[in-house]
Amino acid sequence: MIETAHISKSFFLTPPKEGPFASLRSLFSREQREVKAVDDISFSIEAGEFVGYIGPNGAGKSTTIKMLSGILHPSQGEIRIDGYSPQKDRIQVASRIGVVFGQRTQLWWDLPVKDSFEILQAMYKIDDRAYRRAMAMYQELLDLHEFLDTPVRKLSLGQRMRADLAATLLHDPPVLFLDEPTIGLDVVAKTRIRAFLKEVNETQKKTILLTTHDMDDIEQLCKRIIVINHGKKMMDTSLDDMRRQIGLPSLIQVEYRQPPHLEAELPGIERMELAGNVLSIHFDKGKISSPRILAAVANWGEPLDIQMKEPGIEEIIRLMYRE
Ligand SMILES: Nc1ncnc2c1ncn2[C@@H]1O[C@H](COP(=O)(O)OP(=O)(O)OP(=O)(O)O)[C@@H](O)[C@H]1O
Repeated sequence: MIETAHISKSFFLTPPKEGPFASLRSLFSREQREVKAVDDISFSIEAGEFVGYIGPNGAGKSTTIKMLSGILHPSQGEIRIDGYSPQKDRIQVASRIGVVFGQRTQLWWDLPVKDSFEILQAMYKIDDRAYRRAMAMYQELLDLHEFLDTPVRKLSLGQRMRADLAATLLHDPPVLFLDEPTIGLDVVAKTRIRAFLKEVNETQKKTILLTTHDMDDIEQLCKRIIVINHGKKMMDTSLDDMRRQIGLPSLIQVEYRQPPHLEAELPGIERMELAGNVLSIHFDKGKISSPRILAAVANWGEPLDIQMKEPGIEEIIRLMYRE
């Protein structure tokens, strides 16, 4: 369904000059520095897969998605979506893909959400019956009725994301590219978006490539992950395999009223650190559950505050490559 063969993308930047007339001299400088945003990446994704595309900031995720969706041309390599090139067969690819950039909306800022949908209906030439069917389905799945008449600029971030997802699915594309669709959302809004994405992947068999910095998105949605770093593909594996390699490290931090009386360590806890009244417990979710730890925590003293922290993508990648 999605094929990339040795794709690369370089950007050429003019290094800033120093001294008098620096900006003017930069403007006329022939000196250029190459940034290899994507460096010889190949993968193939089957119809119906839900793949996480992860990596630290600046790894090349957005650049890949922009090439897959035809916004950027690869400097090298070939891309095929259902056999078509996003750069050469723009019309065929546009009908087969939906793209969401979490940081940006594709809707018209000052228009009510419904008007944006109608413009998209005309742009994608969606017939009335198919449009009504899609609207009925997404209104129910995403509760759009709450804000269909509201201008996009007045929506909350969670509402805007629901509207963007519906907009991108109106023409019923089999492939979705989602670049950070949960960024900036609160827990409730994230849960809702995840449930929706799971539903469209399972029931409508949409093929989804998702970039995210949120490990919970990955854990709850993606069976397969592709990890990139510095523009290169580092790993293409199942989530289970990644779990086997690095475990699922988590951290609980407890602030006690008095220094706690720690008893023998529980199996599954990797290490505990006590700094004043604050206890940090590093553990592997696959070996011990958080409720078991919380039960023990309450026996060791009087907790004032408990915080649970999941590792970020950066931490996961560091753990993957530790010696
Ligand atoms: N238009 C551009 N011009 C110059 N350099 C760019 C451009 N777009 C991206 N880059 C550079 O390419 C590299 C990859 O950027 P990209 O946005 O693809 O990373 P990312 O993995 O999506 O990062 P993030 O998680 O921060 O969104 C970075 O070094 C970035 O600065």
